Amino acid sequence: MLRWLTAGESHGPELVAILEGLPAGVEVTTAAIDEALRRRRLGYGRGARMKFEQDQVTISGGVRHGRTMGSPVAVRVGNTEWPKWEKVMAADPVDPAELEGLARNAPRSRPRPGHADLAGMQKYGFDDARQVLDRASARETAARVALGEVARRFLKQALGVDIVSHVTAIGGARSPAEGLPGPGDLAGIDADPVRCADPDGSAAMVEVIDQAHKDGDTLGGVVEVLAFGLPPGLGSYTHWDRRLDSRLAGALMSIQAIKGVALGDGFETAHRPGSRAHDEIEYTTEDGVRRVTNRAGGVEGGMTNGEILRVSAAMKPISTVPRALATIDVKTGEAAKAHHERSDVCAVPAAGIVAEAMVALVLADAALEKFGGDSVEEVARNLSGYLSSMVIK
Ligand SMILES: Cc1cc2nc3c(=O)[nH]c(=O)nc-3n(C[C@H](O)[C@H](O)[C@H](O)COP(=O)(O)O)c2cc1C
Ligand SMILES: C=C(O[C@@H]1CC(C(=O)O)=C[C@@H](OP(=O)(O)O)[C@H]1O)C(=O)O
Repeated sequence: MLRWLTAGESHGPELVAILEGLPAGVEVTTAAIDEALRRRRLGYGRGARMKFEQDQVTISGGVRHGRTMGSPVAVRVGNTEWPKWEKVMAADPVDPAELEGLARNAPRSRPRPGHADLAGMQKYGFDDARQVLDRASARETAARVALGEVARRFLKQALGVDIVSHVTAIGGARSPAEGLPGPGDLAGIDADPVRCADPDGSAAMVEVIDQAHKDGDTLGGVVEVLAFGLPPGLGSYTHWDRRLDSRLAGALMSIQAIKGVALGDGFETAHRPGSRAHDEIEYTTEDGVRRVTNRAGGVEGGMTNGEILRVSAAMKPISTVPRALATIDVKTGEAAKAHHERSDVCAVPAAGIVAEAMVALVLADAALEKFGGDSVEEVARNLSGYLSSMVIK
C-alpha cells in the first residue's frame, strides 16, 4: 500500500510531503522534482504570484545518490516569499505591537463565495478567513506534484507507463474532439500557453482568458489525463474501494476547485444507446485482444482493460473574482463585497499537471497492489511473470 501526506500553508515557510510504501531503486533527483514544479507554475492566465515566487525543493528522506531506498520519501518545498509572511504566519506567538498596522495581517472578514472561507470559519470557529484559506489554497498542490513525480518515475521504470495531460476546454472555448491523442501528439504540449493539443482551440482559449481578464472575471475548464502502457487488471470489481475508477475519481476530485470527473466519454455515454456506448472486442495477430474504440477510457468493471487510460476533470472558475461577488462582513453581518487582492484568472493548465500527479499516485498504488515488490526490479519481474502467464492476451 502506498500512502501520501502533505502539510503546510500557502504563505508558510514550506510545504512538506511524504510518500510511504514505494520500492527501492526508483531514480529520482531534486532536478526532476524542480522540473515537475516548473511545469505546474506555467499556463496562460495565472496571476503574478507564479512569476515572483520560487519553489525550493529539498529531498530530505528516502533517497540516496539519486535512488529511492524503500524508506519513506520526504520532500520539502520551500517558499521564497516566506520573509514577507514570517510575522503574519509565525508558528510561535508574536508580540501584538509587531503586527500593528501590518496590512497582510488584517483579518479577512468578507468570505469569498466559492472558496473554503465561510464554511471553514463556521466549522472551526474562526473570525478570520486567513486561518482557513491558507491551507485550503491550491499552493498545496505543489507538494502533490512533487510526490506525483516520484510515483510517475516508478511507473515508468517498473511498468513502462507514460502519463500526459492536455486542456480540452477553458470557459466556452473547446478543443475540437478529433480522436484520441497518442503519446507523440502531446509531446510538445507544455510549449502551448494553455497546454491545448489543437492550435485553433488554444487560440480560442487564450482569447476567452484575455476577455475574462478585461471583464474582471475568472474561468474554469476541463483537463484530460492519459496513461499509456498500462497492463489489464489494475484495480478490481470485487469491492467498492478497490475499483480503480472510484479511486481515480476521488483523487482528482480532491484537487482544489475540481467539481466533476469522467472516465472515458463519461457523461456523454449516458446520452447514447448501448450500440454506440461500448467498446467492441476484436483479436489481431499484431496486438492480440483489443478494443475497436476506447469510449470507456481504459477502465471496465473498476479495472484497467489494457487500453489507454483516459480520465478528465472539470474545474470551476477561480473564486477570487476581481469584480468581487456579494457576501457579508462576518463582523457586522452586513452586505459587503468579497475580499480580492490578486489571483489567477484561470489555472486550468496548472490543474492538468496536478491531475497527472494524482493519477500517477493512484496508479502507482494500484500497480504495487497487483505486482508487489520491494525493489523496482522485483515489481518489473512480477509484471513480466503476470503478462507471460495470462491465458487471454
Ligand atoms: C492550480 C490552482 C490554482 C488556483 N488558484 C486560485 C487563485 O488564484 N485564487 C482563487 O481564489 N482560487 C484558486 N484556486 C481554486 C481554489 O483553491 C478553490 O476554489 C478553493 O480551494 C475551493 O475549492 P473547492 O470548493 O473545490 O474546495 C486554484 C486552484 C488550483 C487547482
Ligand atoms: C500559490 C499558488 O496558488 C495560489 C492558489 C490560490 C488559491 O486560493 O487556491 C490563490 C493564489 O494565492 P494568493 O491568494 O496568495 O494570491 C494562488 O497564487 C500556487 O499554486 O503555488
